[in-house]
Amino acid sequence: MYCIRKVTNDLLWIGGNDRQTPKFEAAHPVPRGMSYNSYLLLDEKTVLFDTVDRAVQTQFFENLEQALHGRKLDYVFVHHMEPDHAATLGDLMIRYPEARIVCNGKSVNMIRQFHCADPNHAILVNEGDTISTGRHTFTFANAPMVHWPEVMVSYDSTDKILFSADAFGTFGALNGVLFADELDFDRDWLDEARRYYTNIVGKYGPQVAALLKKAAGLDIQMICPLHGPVWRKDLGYILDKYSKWAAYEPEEQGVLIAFASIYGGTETAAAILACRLSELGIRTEMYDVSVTHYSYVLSDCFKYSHIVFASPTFNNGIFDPMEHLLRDLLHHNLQNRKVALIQNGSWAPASGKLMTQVLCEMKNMELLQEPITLKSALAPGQEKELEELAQVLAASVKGEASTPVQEPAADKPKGFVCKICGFIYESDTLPPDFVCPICRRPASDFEPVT
Ligand SMILES: Cc1cc2nc3c(=O)[nH]c(=O)nc-3n(C[C@H](O)[C@H](O)[C@H](O)COP(=O)(O)O)c2cc1C
Repeated sequence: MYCIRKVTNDLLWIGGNDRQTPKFEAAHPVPRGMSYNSYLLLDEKTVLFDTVDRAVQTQFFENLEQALHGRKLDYVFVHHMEPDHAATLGDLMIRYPEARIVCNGKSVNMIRQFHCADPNHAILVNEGDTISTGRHTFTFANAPMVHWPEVMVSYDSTDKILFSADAFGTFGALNGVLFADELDFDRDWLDEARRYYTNIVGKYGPQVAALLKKAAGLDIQMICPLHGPVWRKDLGYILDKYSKWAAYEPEEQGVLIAFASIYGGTETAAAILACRLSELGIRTEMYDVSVTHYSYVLSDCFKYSHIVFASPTFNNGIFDPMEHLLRDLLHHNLQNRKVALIQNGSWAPASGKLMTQVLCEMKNMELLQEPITLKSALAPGQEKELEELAQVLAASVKGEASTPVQEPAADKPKGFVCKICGFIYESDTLPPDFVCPICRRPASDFEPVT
């Protein structure tokens, strides 16, 4: 049986919700499920905006058939070839062979790779190209690395709708709700939207910023993402979140304590520090990184301005769950945070030095003081060190002067950023004949990284 919602008078949501698969892309737990959005426009021509994940294909094909109501499918706009949106494209091409796929050149290659098939009569579109479907006119813009290289978005200049691919998506199934204004997004959905953004797209802040710059030049009244609710009101709210996330700016002035502990010594120190911070009126969150999935901790590392990492030494290294978190933060480009460390070891504590080394590989991570060292457990009198650390953190959170003992961040990256797609060429000079490997724009479209 079909399950459809109306987006506008001639646009339908025909996607599906998966509430059974425990992990999105085999990595991220999705306890509230996942929506795979697909939209169908019933203009003079019919247009399908992306397909769906295999998990919801039965529902999707029933929806599509019902929504078309005997009409021919004219176009399929492929914004993103990742299989959570394009897994059913191969089946679609067999069921609706007359439909013309509209995509960019990179997507055609991926269609061949994923589906071992050449799309019949594909219409290749480039940046700024337009297609009219009758009442509606669509303009295409590339959004490379948001979060795959072939990603593009389309803008319906008639109804002022941005079809934004993965941008503005979120974890979580749509349980009857379609629009963000039908729910309390800030209270119930923001954390999952942040966890989706930071884990899936967080690495590509400059590319997201480039897309936001393009979007700023458009009159957008509605955003239709490929996951999560549609935005038709208060768009500034989600655009503001995105510009903060893309710039690696914290949303909350407060402290996140991420600790790992085998026997409890490090955990006790982390708990005492959290008490002192709370007494000083500092918003504090804490996670045991051995217990809480790293995707949640990573998300909160993007949220908070200050982070304390506390870990035992393990075989002369960092305890594995903490090492995994730190590497994950590095790979997701987390930057611009103020940090403190607690290390523990029963004979040769080394995790402090090793955690510092990982932080040194990240950009603009400011270590507020030398690591606190525990030898197995807090020694009598060491509560004082935690109290002092709480004061240093509190002063920094409140923006009071504090002198960093160390500046571990490497030099800021030198280079040139493509104004069109956000690609960064890391070098002191940019060759005059340089061409962007992502969007093929010339050197004149690059500007120095600031
Ligand atoms: C497998 C294993 C390897 C360890 N390796 C080291 C080490 O290389 N150096 C060290 O000083 N302590 C090492 N330790 C000891 C712990 O780091 C130490 O007991 C620490 O206090 C544990 O903190 P916790 O109470 O928060 O779990 C190791 C412990 C385990 C279980």
